[in-house]
Amino acid sequence: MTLQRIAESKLPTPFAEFRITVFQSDDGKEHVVVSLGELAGEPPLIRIHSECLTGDALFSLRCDCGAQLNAALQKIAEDGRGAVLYLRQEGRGIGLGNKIRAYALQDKGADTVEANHQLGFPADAREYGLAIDLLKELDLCHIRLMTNNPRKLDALEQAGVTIVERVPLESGRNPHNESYLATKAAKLGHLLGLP
Ligand SMILES: Nc1nc2c(ncn2[C@@H]2O[C@H](COP(=O)(O)OP(=O)(O)OP(=O)(O)O)[C@@H](O)[C@H]2O)c(=O)[nH]1
Ligand SMILES: [Zn+2]
Repeated sequence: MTLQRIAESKLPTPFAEFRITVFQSDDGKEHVVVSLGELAGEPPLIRIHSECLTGDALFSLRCDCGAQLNAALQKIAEDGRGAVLYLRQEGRGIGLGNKIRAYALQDKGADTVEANHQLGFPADAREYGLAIDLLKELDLCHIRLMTNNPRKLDALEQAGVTIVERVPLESGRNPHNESYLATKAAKLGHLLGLP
């Protein structure tokens, strides 16, 4: 996968004035890096976030994505430096339409993993090559990663990225996503301190 840096500007937000950089991958998808301060030097706070239109932009309570994105930007602003790598891997890689199909199956009783399987997809169709390539583009090999996902940690470590610290990102739990989060912990191995 080659990534081309295609555009960059300031991005003022309620948290801080970030920089936004757009990278285009071979398949034409436009991935985003929202960064603050100088990333070189001491390992910076990094969030590798998979697109979730419903959670990130439409306030959906079915997942915790929007709250995690908010918390990540907030933590970076507090730290004074860091970046969110926003990857266009909607629906754990199956796309928006298929994610909504999976939601419909969940409305009929399937859990998030079973719904993906019923549609003929793996539980998680993402691969981390893109994240690894983007980290390389940004010259980031020692990072403090905001995540609860052990597969993400393993994939990056195996690719030679040193995670000097895992920063948990537990926010946005609500009655609508309780069983979704429980399934993530039980079947996908997410490190969540659930009650
Ligand atoms: N297929 C599918 N995708 C979902 C569902 N709910 C959320 N997503 C997608 O899941 C992705 C986020 O994955 P998560 O498992 O929440 O988080 P993660 O990136 O693996 O791990 P963290 O770093 O701990 O947040 C986004 O692309 C969402 O669109 C669902 O029920 N089905
Ligand atoms: Zn989501």
